[in-house]
Amino acid sequence: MSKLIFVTGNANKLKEVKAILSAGSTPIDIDSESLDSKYALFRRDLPFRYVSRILVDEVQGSTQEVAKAKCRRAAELLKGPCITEDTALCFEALGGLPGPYIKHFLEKLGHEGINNMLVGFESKKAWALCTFAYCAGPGEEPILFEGRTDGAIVPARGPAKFGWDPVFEPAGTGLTYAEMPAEQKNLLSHRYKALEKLRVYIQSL
Ligand SMILES: O=P(O)(O)OP(=O)(O)OP(=O)(O)OC[C@H]1O[C@@H](n2cnc3c(O)ncnc32)[C@H](O)[C@@H]1O
Ligand SMILES: [Mg+2]
Repeated sequence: MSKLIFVTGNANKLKEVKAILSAGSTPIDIDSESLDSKYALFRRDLPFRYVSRILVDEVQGSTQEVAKAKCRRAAELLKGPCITEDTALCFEALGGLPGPYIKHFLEKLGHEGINNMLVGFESKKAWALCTFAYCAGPGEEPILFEGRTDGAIVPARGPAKFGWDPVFEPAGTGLTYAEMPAEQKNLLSHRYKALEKLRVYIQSL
């Protein structure tokens, strides 16, 4: 495989994926120029953010079902192999919700509202779940690679640069994702754990 095409509308995800995959004992070289132009091209011609939103609205399923549907659709649009990623934030007190729908909750409620969702519940436990999907091409069944990091929902701390980073504190760290240096987050995050599995698979192709 010469190029790894990661289809996303989220620039922060792209940044972390590049940083994680290019590090480690078996780095995967990403041709960042072609990745960026593919990304830009794709964004311009077919706004994936929009596509993925339609899929999330229509596919009312588990994280796995949402992730597979998005990757299948992306492979059809690209007419070739691709990788997509879905991130869910799951609250223990809510039986795993909002899960794959966290994006909509975050947009409507903000960090404070996310905390308020758990007022009245004793457990503030939560886990971040990252699901990468690899689809070999149109009509192919996507393969999933999951990573999970456990922690708790806390009042926002740290710079609000990426999604719900300020309100998620991974267990045993005492820091929110937002308070950590990128290198620390990228060695314990849900995304890192999923990418370590994807890395092995890609290198076996
Ligand atoms: O185009 P795609 O890849 O779908 O990008 P997206 O931004 O729509 O992403 P998701 O559908 O996976 O929705 C996940 C939500 O969680 C946020 N998010 C994802 N990873 C995160 C991380 O590591 N830290 C904080 N917020 C994150 C992200 O900004 C979204 O609001
Ligand atoms: Mg999305």
